[in-house]
Amino acid sequence: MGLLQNGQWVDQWYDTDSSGGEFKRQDSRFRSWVSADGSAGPTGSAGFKAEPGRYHLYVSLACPWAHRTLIFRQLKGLQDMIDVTVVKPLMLSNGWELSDDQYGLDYMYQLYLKADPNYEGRVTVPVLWDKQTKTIVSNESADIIRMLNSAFNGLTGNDSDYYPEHLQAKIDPINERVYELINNGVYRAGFATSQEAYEEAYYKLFDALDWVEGILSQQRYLAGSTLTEADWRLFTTLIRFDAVYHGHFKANRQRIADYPAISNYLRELYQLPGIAQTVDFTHIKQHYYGSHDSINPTGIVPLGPEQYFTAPHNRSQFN
Ligand SMILES: N[C@@H](CCC(=O)N[C@@H](CS)C(=O)NCC(=O)O)C(=O)O
Repeated sequence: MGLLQNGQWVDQWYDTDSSGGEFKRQDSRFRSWVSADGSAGPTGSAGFKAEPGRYHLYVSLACPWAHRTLIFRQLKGLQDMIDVTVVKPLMLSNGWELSDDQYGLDYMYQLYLKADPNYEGRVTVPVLWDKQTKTIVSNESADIIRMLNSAFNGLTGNDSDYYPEHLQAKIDPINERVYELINNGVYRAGFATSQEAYEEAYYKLFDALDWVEGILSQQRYLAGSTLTEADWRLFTTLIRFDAVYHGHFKANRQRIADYPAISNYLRELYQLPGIAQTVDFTHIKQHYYGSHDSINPTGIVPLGPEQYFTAPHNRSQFN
């Protein structure tokens, strides 16, 4: 794992020394938007109009942030409009590796340099790539799912809305809390390099999961009776939890399977049309257990746990 500095790839693990052993995630740098008419979004530059076949997603099936974008591509019926390259499961000294049909690239960092030869920083997935101007529109999953939620509606006729205006004031604070304490919280536990930083992340993570369990014991989804982006953003962390975060990231007060409401909710989401095919436990387990040398030096990938996401759930009690 590494980053780009002065146009060169440098192999380097996260710097946690300067933050007392705490893992800090870098902000995404490409922040433009695809919109229905090509006008600018809330950030970045304009000119990215929703058009069939123009955009390409680079994802890792292991990565929870990239997983969000694959889910929205399914939910919004964009499979024929946006094609996908899946990177290899392991992220080692050259960062993400791929077999790229478009430009014959071997490494993800080459795509970043193609977009911006002066790009400095981490090379992350997902990436939404514009084949027309040969640049990265966005490498921020939270923005990409919002684009997919609405920008292509005129082309697909699919106007299902996972960020409806009347629920935004509810969704935003939930997202913030879930991001900080759960989505990124598992990484803060797993990538901590001091006992103190780990313990702080651990306690906050399980407090937040207890809070989620409380909500989901009263209502079907995080924002009420409507399934929204807040649920999908949580889903990609929950589905990985028992297989990797519980063991590999030491988030082991309890499993998701031990939370009655959350585990039923997780099964409901998993069983919705198109979702199960976005979940790949081979990539997920290989990536985490095989890429983080300092956490799991042998690289041995555990065989368990046995999981039953297709078992019945009880969530219809709420509607
Ligand atoms: N804020 C970004 C985060 C993406 C991210 O951190 N992806 C990880 C994989 S799960 C990555 O590519 N990491 C490479 C690195 O940090 O060098 C988003 O949500 O899109």
